[in-house]
Amino acid sequence: MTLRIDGVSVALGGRTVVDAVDLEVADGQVVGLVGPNGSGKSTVLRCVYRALRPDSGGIRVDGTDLATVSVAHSARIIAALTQDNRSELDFTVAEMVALGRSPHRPRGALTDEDRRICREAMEAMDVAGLAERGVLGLSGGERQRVLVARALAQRPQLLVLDEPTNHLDLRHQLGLLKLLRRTGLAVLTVLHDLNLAAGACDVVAVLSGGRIVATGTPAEVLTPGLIREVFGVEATVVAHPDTGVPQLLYSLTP
Ligand SMILES: Nc1ncnc2c1ncn2[C@@H]1O[C@H](COP(=O)(O)OP(=O)(O)OP(=O)(O)O)[C@@H](O)[C@H]1O
Repeated sequence: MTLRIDGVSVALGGRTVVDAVDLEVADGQVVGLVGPNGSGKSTVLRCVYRALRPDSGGIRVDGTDLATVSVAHSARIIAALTQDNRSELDFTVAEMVALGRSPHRPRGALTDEDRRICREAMEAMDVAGLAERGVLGLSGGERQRVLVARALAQRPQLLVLDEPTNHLDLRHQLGLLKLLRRTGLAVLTVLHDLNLAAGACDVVAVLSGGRIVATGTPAEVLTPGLIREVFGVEATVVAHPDTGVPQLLYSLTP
């Protein structure tokens, strides 16, 4: 699936927080949205997973205006991991992941195929061993992995992820980002760690003050000048010795 965000603007609390954003995610592409706190990243994502309606501009999936697609259909094709994902209900992990199948089985019971898909998603996120645990008793990282498993169990065409590596230890951060590349899905993900973004994303888009200020490959975008201008931080950019991917070094010396 191809996602096109065309001139999307959003005002919240009387202020424009997303300003004429254009962004495209091609089929099989991982696109990282980065930028300082409050730059509008989550707001862009909320428009894509339809928690918010843009004030102007439009969003197209495979050329069709998302606003004209039924909510039931978009729930089948778009899976979202949001930042605001605390559950009040003590589902088991297996039940929580099975919720990912509900857009495909609105009333029916799970089929053997659904159970197989859920098991695969739990194994991919290393939570199969937690299947009978209640989600309220999980650690932050365990819960985050369960929620990614639920999104994978949805078998969407587009994955929209808001800081998916939040709370994850290093092994699980790297595992998740490698998995995203393997899914072959269109992926739009907010990431704060620019080094992870550089390694995991085909394209990085930088938001600053609600506007896209750079879009391109990690090597094109993640330059010392841009990091200084957007984040107010001095960074040295080196090429990873094995992959050539740009990696940022920071000095903590006062
Ligand atoms: N409901 C709201 N009412 C008023 N302002 C809002 C509302 N929701 C978000 N904002 C503001 O919109 C701006 C963009 O918020 P958003 O959550 O999209 O930023 P972000 O780039 O995802 O930030 P972070 O990196 O901190 O998660 C922020 O200044 C935020 O305070």
